[in-house]
Amino acid sequence: MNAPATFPSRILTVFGTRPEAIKLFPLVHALEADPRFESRVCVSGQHRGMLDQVLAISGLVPDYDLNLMRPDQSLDALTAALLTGLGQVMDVERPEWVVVQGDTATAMAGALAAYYRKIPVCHVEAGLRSGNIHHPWPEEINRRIIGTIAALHCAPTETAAEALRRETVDRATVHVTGNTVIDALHWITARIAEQPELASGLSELERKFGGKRVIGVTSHRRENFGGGMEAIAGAIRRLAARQDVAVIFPVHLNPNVRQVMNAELAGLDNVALIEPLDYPHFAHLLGLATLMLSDSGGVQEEAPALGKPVLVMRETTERPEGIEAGTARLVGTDEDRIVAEAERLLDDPAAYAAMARAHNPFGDGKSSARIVELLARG
Ligand SMILES: CC(=O)N[C@@H]1[C@@H](OP(=O)(O)OP(=O)(O)OC[C@H]2O[C@@H](n3ccc(=O)[nH]c3=O)[C@H](O)[C@@H]2O)O[C@H](CO)[C@@H](O)[C@@H]1O
Repeated sequence: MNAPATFPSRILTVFGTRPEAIKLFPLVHALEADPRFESRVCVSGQHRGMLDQVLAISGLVPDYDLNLMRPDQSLDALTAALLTGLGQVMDVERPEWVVVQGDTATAMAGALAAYYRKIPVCHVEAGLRSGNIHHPWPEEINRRIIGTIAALHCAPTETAAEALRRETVDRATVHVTGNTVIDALHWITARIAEQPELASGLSELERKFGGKRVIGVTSHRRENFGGGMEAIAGAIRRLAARQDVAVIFPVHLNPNVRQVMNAELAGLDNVALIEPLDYPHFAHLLGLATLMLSDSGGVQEEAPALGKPVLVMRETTERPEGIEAGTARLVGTDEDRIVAEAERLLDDPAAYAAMARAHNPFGDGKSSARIVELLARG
């Protein structure tokens, strides 16, 4: 590995979207609390509003905010702006490590800019692979690029670590740390217990839907734009025709999602199309829901930890652990299949019970502490 660390060691954590912020705030908290480190945070602002919600609730104040989100920005333009912007920050800060998470353009460009400066990269949530470079697009390639650059791979599970070893990544640099999303979920749950009003904004809907079983929905994957979104909307419409079901759907800001969902579902009695929830409210929704329908990566990790079945509306997943554990099921974006699988869970208590076992293949909530120790080793 690298030369032994001299302390304090400066760590630059780089992120730009809501999922990255959720999965990195516990690590930044741990770095800030540890005298061995000087923590610096740079946000790209790749997603603005939803990122800022997480910064606010977690109390993170970025040292740098590149504010790079532009309407209809191409991936080329975004990546070019990220590379130069993040590179400039690295030239000023000269960190000992750059930390990136997951598979966004921000994470990929952050890793590349660090590599150009010979700064070692720590990759959080390393080793996720769908095996298909077009699904998810462009994330599968982003994570593979980061995987070839990183000097420290923090794999959430043994499955992810094994994927890296198969790619001939130096075994000594691969560590199973668990997924920091579980740290985040524990943190937010404790905050809500102290301050219930942080998550009380759904109470009116809870009253309205009292006695019904709540299906929580999230959907935003690029591969589902178009026909996939229409099928998802059609399935929700059919499920919500049941009187014993209500749907709560925080709708992603992307117009490709909004237009379809508004056109298909607005005004239905049993469907609440609502604005994206902040993290405490989303954690509360996970608690309320009987089941989740989602194409989100994070939800596939969080729901099993809470014993909530997830029907994953995607063709492939890089998170097979929930599926292997039986708490998640890959249902694709065929309308009939989504309806059939959801109804099976609603109508067959044995099928529901088989999926609704709290199981946590993604970690024990101590992932950030493990990553901090790995960074301290240098
Ligand atoms: C291919 C793939 O799987 N890629 C993943 C995907 O991330 P994602 O699918 O996990 O993203 P979201 O669905 O936004 O959810 C993030 C979290 O936000 C919370 N949440 C949700 C709805 C809401 O109203 N309020 C909330 O607070 C909730 O806890 C959830 O876990 O894209 C990222 C960037 O490309 C990738 O880095 C990441 O690997």
